[in-house]
Amino acid sequence: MLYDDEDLGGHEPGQQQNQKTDEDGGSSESDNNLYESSEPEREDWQDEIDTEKDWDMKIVGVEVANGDEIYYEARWPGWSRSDGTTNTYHHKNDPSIKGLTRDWDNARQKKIKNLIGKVKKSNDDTALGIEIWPDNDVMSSNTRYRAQLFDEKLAITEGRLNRKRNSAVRVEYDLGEGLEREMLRLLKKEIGEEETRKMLKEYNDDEESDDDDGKDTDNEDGDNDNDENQDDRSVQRRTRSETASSRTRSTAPSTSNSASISRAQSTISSGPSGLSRSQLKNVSNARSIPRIPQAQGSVGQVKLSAPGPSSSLIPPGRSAFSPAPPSSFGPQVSRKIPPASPLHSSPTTSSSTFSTGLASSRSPASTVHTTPPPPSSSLFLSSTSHSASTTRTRTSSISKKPWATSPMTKLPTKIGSSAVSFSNPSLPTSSSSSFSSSSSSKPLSIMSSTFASSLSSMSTVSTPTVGRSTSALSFSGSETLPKHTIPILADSIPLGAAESRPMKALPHRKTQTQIQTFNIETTSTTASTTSKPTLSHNSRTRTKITTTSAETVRDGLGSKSRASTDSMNLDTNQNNVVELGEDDPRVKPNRKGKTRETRSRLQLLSLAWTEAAAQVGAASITFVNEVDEEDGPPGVGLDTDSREGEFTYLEAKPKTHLQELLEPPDPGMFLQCGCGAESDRDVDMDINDDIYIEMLFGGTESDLDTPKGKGKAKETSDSGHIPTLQNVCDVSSLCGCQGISELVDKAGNHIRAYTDEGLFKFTSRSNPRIEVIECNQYCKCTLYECSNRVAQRPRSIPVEIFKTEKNQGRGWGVRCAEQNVKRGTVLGCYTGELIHRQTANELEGEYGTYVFDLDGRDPAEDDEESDPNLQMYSIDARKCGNWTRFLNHSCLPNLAVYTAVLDTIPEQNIPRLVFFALEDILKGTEMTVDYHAGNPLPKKGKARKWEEMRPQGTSECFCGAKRCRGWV
Ligand SMILES: C[S@@+](CC[C@H](N)C(=O)[O-])C[C@H]1O[C@@H](n2cnc3c(N)ncnc32)[C@H](O)[C@@H]1O
Repeated sequence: MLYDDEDLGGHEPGQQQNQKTDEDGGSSESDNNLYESSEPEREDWQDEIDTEKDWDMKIVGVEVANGDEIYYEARWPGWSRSDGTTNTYHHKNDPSIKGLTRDWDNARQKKIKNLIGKVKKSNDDTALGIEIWPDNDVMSSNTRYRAQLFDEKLAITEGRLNRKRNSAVRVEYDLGEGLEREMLRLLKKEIGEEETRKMLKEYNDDEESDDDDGKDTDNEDGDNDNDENQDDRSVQRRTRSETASSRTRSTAPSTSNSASISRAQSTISSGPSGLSRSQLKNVSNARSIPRIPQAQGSVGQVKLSAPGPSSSLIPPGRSAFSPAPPSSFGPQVSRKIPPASPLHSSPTTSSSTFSTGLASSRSPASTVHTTPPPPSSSLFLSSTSHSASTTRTRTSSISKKPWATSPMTKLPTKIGSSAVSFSNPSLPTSSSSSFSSSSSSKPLSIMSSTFASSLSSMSTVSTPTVGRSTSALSFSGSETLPKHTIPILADSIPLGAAESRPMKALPHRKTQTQIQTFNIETTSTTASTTSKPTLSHNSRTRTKITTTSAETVRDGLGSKSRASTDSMNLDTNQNNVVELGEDDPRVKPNRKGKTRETRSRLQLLSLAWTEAAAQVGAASITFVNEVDEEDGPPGVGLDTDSREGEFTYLEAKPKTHLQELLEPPDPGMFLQCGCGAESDRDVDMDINDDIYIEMLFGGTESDLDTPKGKGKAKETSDSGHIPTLQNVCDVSSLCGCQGISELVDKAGNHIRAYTDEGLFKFTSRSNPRIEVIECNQYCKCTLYECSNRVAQRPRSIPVEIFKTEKNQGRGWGVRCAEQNVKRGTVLGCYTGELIHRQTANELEGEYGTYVFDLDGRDPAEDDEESDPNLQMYSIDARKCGNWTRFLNHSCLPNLAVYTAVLDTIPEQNIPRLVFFALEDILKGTEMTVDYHAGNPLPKKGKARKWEEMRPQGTSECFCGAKRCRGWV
């Protein structure tokens, strides 16, 4: 790069340098070939260009690659690559540039001589940035070249910044100026205002003189291309500026930031040392270290590192900084074809420029795009943090707290009680979640193994007090739990889809986002007087877990959210065994005093099932035994899915033995209503096309009151709604799905199965089993906006599975412990294994009580139109099922079932069995169903004694009904 006078005498500089190295250092040429250059990529675009056209071309620069390979850089005005670059690189022996380099070489030599003359006159070999480097220092020469290039470019960019030549440059540096301001602020803080002001002045003076030098040099050369070059620079800058801003948006470091930070760094380093930039260059050169000025003393703690030429981040031979346009004093020529074949992109190996004080960079723009400069650490961190926050919020909708990134950050805590926010980011997709708590007296952790791996950071603050301690903790992100937490629930029940999910795995175009927040309040009480963790036998922790579930379901055009909150108390002793508190109203004193295991299993079941329910957006499920020691229903495990024969929670995961039925029918076979669709009406409007279309395109209220066409319904009798694009499912005669429903009023008009509140309308005990055709995933309507989708929504009523009174012998039952249930409330679907009706019929006695027949359509009973080959099925909940399999029989039930076609086609005859409230049910009342509802007792006239009427073999069921038919 830098040569004395003799070096310029007609030799190629690169060759000369090598010769000198050989002589001085005694090393052979091959020894110096430290870099093996790879073959540059060849550009293949000649087919796309006009080979007949005269293309302007001029040599604008030269580079040395591999120490001795000379490449000329040519510019082709009027031609550019798709990335905006216009320059090509040609080996000096490339015939396509033969004869074109002479003028450029002459001009370059003249310029260099001028500069050297200046240096000699000023007797300061650093005045123009020209430094004589030892030739035999092969290893660090690249570092120096890059450092020099960096300084040269820095000077140019600083000059531009000061001159504010055009708005594009301003845009590019806006962010940099912000950083610069910040740097100044820090400087003032570190060294005081006065010192900072002095430093700035010195720096600006220095810079001005550099600028002036640059101008002089241009003028000396009489380079009348200067203005044109400046324009080109602006264009190029603007391009890069755009690139930079897009990177900023995507949180990648931007080129412009780096440039500005560099400048600020220079400012810092020159000030305290009292040296000018030129002097600093000397100092750093003398140390043979990269010449990026190093911040010193206390100022160094500012930690905004200059991007500098880092060999690990900048590819050999290229600066990470944007290439300044070439200094143009080369000849302008015309050539027939732009870069003649073979064309090379820029050399990829180490290179240097024959530049002087007014440096030119030869890196094509593509280099800039692919090699962003190293960012300022602070800027990068903040970008990353922002990105993480965005991601976390998006995936889990858990607001990111600033402290969540640091496991050591302390949280505010109150003595006596502490609020703990527990976010579970894995809920939407993972199979389980966890609860964890830690206090000064004893750590507690209940978690599932799958979630443990996704817990990110945990902040724990303990405030030890005598006899009472509080703890606060928070989770977010995705790291592992700290060692001191002890998992006591290794696995949880596997879960997946929604509570009322289809029995068949059908393709969904719905997307569901579930958000769940656990608020845990932990109060620790210990008899110990030390605040350290203790093994005190009297210590107890009570944790109140409030589970808030929220679900957003997007389906077609809309989305709907619902939320539910449940809470439970969880007590643990010092061994982390979960216990119900003695004062828990749900626990009655145990006669034998052995309560620990009983209670802990019940609690674990509660946690696991509630967690499972929450996963699908359903309300809590609690297991309670207030009557004896049984630790929960038999066969109910925590990881029941993996243990054959054990009871599996199926609200989320329907099982079937009939694998072939899992094949989903073709989507085209589904009824699909277009209700709510604003466009894209490619759906089958079925019998209501004419009315529907009229509605969509200018229909009026009176059109509805006096319906035309085949719908024939006066729908106001059904809902009173004026259909809109959003709620048109309210009008069953207009909804393509309900058009085939058998639900009609006395006048024969189609009517909806549900009220606007989502209550099932047909609650008369004398009603036969009703089939409802709900809208499905192929409809345009959405889950929560559609009034014809109720059974497919997650359960909103919390349920309690409790041990019934011993003398009644009904085992475990279900009650609504937390709230009253309104008549018509839809509670959930019966789940289990799908079996053929024939198989079900073979089950005898008690086994049969766990099997519900899917009485969608019975070919034996149906009219001539029904398919005689129609299969009949039943749901067997002996081995698996959901909470509904605990529903006991009563001859006077408060629940009943209807069938709903949700996710199958009616012809499959696999509807869902849906439980609803026949009457208002008071909180705490057991919910029951009539096992024989579909099979009324034969009427034998007026029996004198009910016992005579009851079918043989049936047992009295303690239902209290006068005419109890028994549960089996
Ligand atoms: C579907 S399960 C109900 C849940 C069952 N109680 C349990 O603990 O698993 C049906 C079984 O519950 C019992 N059961 C249901 N209703 C009953 C009633 N009214 N009287 C006595 N036992 C009943 C019978 O043992 C029957 O086989």
